[in-house]
Amino acid sequence: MVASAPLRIGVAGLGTVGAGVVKLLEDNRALLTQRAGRRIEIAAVSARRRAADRGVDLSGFAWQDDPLAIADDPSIDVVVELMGGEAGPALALVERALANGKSVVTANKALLAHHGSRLGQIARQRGVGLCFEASVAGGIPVIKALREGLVGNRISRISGILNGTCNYILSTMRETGRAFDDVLADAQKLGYAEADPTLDIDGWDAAHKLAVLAGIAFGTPVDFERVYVEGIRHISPLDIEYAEELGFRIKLLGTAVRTERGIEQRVHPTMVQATEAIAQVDGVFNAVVIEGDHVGRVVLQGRGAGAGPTASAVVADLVDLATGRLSPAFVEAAEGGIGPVSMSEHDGPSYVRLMVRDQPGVIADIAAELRNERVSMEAMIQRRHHPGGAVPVVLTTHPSKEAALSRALERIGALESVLEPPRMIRIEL
Ligand SMILES: NC(=O)C1=CN([C@@H]2O[C@H](COP(=O)(O)OP(=O)(O)OC[C@H]3O[C@@H](n4cnc5c(N)ncnc54)[C@H](O)[C@@H]3O)[C@@H](O)[C@H]2O)C=CC1
Ligand SMILES: N[C@@H](CC=O)C(=O)O
Ligand code: NA
Repeated sequence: MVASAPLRIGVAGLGTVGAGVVKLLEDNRALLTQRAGRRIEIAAVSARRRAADRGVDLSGFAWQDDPLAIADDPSIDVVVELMGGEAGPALALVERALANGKSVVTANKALLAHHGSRLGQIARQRGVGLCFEASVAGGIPVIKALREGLVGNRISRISGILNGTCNYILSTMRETGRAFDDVLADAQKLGYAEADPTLDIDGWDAAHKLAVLAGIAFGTPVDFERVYVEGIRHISPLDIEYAEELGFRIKLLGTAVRTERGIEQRVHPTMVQATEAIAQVDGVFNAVVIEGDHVGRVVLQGRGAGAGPTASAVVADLVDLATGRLSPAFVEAAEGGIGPVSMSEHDGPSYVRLMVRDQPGVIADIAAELRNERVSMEAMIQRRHHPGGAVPVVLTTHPSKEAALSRALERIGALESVLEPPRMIRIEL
């Protein structure tokens, strides 16, 4: 029997994920050769700094200062892009690799959210792979699940915890009472956060992932601009405490849902019932809930960030390429009439926290503004004699139109007795 030629790969980016991929390929070399039917061989690597201790031995690989040299090397079959960035060198590298007829594996959801549909089209035209299992929910094989395991279904909803850093921050704050910035610093040390962590905490990273998922689930163009995005920067220990008292947990959820009006795509902090399975998903873990017309509900859970889990997904794509399994990247097969819908049309219950002056008539004024917009209150908690004069008033609403609640909150915020801008967190029942 003639042994198959190795799959020669070039790895651009040797940070948390890049070093994790080198390590995994080394640790499980024999197993992977068996499973892929041939060796997966690192031919060249590239990063900003050559001299850095990454905990892996790079001495056997050619070094390239310029990552584009990897895309131009005719002996390399697959370019693995692990540098990050929504455009710039990462985009140039992927475009060059595809143009040169090489398959690409990337973990870069920012790049895919902005350029995924176009890059997917180039890959299809060139007959090569554009693989990105690592880009969404780290080690959870969610791209494969949607494309392969659930391909027979019309998907009605996909929702989940898509950012490990935010989930780590929210659950650690709840469990330990530690401050936001302190816990974020931990997440950075653990290699969970993006190079620019505002992408995590302001919800952009989850939005990038949601745009990718929605493109696959609904067969629509990847449309990051239409994702409504709100992050966790404003979640205070007080909100975490009230959530607990009301029987909820706060999670940053990304949700893409087919409504009568079209596809709603939104990322925002969400109160979920504490008894729901997703409420128990803590730390760096992600969870994705997919609803299909024949399968019903499928829940996938696992580590969403970090070297090992992300490398696991990158290597899964490499094994697919080594064995010739080539899933087309984004196949736009919209079923018609499912354009995006605006967040102002969202309809659901909410939690609202107000800081008010403790004086007669405040609650009546608040209730009047809600009534004027036909927003109906479900419950209210008011603490008395709060030190410092500002008293928190917390209420939950019955399902109401986003636009109506926003108008009411704007007027409530302008009341003389309301001392801070109202905080609103949507509830998912
Ligand atoms: N850290 C994680 O848990 C996960 C990260 N990702 C994605 O994987 C990619 C890499 O992330 P990390 O490894 O965390 O980043 P990192 O910041 O730890 O590493 C980035 C690497 O790319 C290199 N690099 C950056 N710009 C370059 C350039 N212009 N030329 C040459 N080399 C360059 C850096 O020198 C470094 O070696 C990003 O797209 C990120 O969004 C995806 C899933 C999980
Ligand atoms: N920064 C991201 C890394 C994985 O995609 C996260 O925290 O989830
Ligand atoms: Na994944």
